[in-house]
Amino acid sequence: MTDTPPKGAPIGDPVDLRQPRLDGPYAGPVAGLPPQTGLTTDTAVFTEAYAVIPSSTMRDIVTSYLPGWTGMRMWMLARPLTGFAETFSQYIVELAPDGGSDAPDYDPEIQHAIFVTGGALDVSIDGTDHHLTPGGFAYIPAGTDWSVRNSGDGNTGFHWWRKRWQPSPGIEKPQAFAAQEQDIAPSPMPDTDGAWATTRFMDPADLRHDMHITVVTFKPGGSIPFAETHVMEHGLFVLEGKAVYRLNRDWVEVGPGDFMWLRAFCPQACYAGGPGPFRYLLYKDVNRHAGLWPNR
Ligand SMILES: NC(=O)N[C@H](N)C(=O)O
Repeated sequence: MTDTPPKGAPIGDPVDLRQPRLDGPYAGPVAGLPPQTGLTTDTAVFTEAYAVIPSSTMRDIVTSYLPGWTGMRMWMLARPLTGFAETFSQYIVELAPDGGSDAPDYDPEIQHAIFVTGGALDVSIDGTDHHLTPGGFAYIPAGTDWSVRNSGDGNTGFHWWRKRWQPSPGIEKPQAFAAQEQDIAPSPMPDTDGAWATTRFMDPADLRHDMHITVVTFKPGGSIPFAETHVMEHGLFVLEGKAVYRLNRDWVEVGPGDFMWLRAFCPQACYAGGPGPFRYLLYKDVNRHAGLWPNR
């Protein structure tokens, strides 16, 4: 006779991660259900060129867990789908106090980046410890030993990007680093009078990097004034503020906690609505020849 758990008994990790949402500019879905403003989209969209996953749809029912982690749940927002065209994965991870992993991934060809949206996270990379708070960023090169642990009293939320690092002759692997967004001066876009600025975690002149993670900030009324169209993909997560975003042929209203996945060539533009700044995390693949998966 097999033992079946009694009805209603917890199965697996008994930690209840459902907590009230975080406040402040990094507030998002990670620590609970997002605010319902009624102003931004509450409809998920999936097309040949893009997907929109609104914060209102990131609920308990669509979470996953990963082997090798404790006190953890995650929303898998993006991952390579077709096996040759897409470059990256992006997850929102939520950790209970003391939750984390000593072996977050198993694939030595994958590089990683982390951005903390709430709580406190200790990241150890090849024996060097970094303490990250909201706005904290860490880059973890492929083939590195690393671990993460929630070092706060409440839940911690962070974004996790994974991408196969693409070697190139004469180019070494990038080195690990950690930074806080608040310590980096944003670079204004030329001719925008400061209405559009980018905070860069990677140095654009450093060709060891084949992916860039940035925080893009628009003042109210700021815009991307033409339909940018390029082969590079994007993962785009709204940290703060409201905007209408052009995705291929459509205009979509977006707000805090909403995620947009843009395939290669998806035309894109936006208008920031105010009253505060519109800010988003942006992933982009850069600096390499095109090639077939796994990025040869
Ligand atoms: N949607 C964006 O913010 N795109 C950027 N301007 C970029 O591709 O760099």
